[in-house]
Amino acid sequence: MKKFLLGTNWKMNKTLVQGLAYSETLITIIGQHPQFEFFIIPPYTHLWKIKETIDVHKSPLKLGAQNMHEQDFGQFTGEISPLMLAEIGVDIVELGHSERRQYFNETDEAVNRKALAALKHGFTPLICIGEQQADKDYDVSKEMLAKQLKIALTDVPADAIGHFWIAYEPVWAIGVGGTPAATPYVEEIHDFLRRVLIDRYGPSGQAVPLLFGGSVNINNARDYAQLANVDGLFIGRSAWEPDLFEAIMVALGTITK
Ligand SMILES: O=C(CO)COP(=O)(O)O
Repeated sequence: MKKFLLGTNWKMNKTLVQGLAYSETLITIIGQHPQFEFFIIPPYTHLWKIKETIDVHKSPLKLGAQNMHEQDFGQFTGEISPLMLAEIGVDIVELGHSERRQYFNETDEAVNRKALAALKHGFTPLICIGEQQADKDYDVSKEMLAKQLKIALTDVPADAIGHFWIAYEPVWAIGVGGTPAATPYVEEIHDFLRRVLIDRYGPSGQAVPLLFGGSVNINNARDYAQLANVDGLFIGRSAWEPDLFEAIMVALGTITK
């Protein structure tokens, strides 16, 4: 049986010292929760040292980067290439987070190029999609999400299934000031995304891990996690302290699908 995915995006938070302390503690905690597959996505500057820590402890904790350029090298000041991330031994590359779309003009087409590059280099792209509040108000959430998902997966072949993850994160639910999504809404959207994946890939679309994120906390985590088409949770603020993250693990208990 596939393990339920549980991970956190640190965004632009934690110094290296804080990040290493967090990682050491989390590695100890997750040893008591083998029913989950865990991942953390720290800032680039922390990846090398945290990878060393994971390796020293022989921990199953997976490590991700928050972004990646699609070229192996070149005249792209300030960017990080797949070769550089591969050298560190990163497992996951997060792509298309709404903050990257909002503040750094990341487009669906760029997410697609990066996803293809990530797969080529053996990473698991964690492709983030999400509708804006205005899309929801106009009742075009599904259209927007289908567009984001289909463009991101252009030319991604069926044999890549299992090697890429999708995170649905409604923009209006993310971060400080975000409103947690109602569970039936999450269910409706995840069921819809599953249908889009099955239309695209046939029955094997069922095997694409679909994560949910946006104001996940100790009060709503279990409700979301029990939904048939939620295969994991992608958490920000509520997982940035190991004890709070552990409380969510305890609240989740065992998730059987
Ligand atoms: O953006 C997120 C994960 O990528 C979610 O952030 P919050 O859980 O802080 O809303």
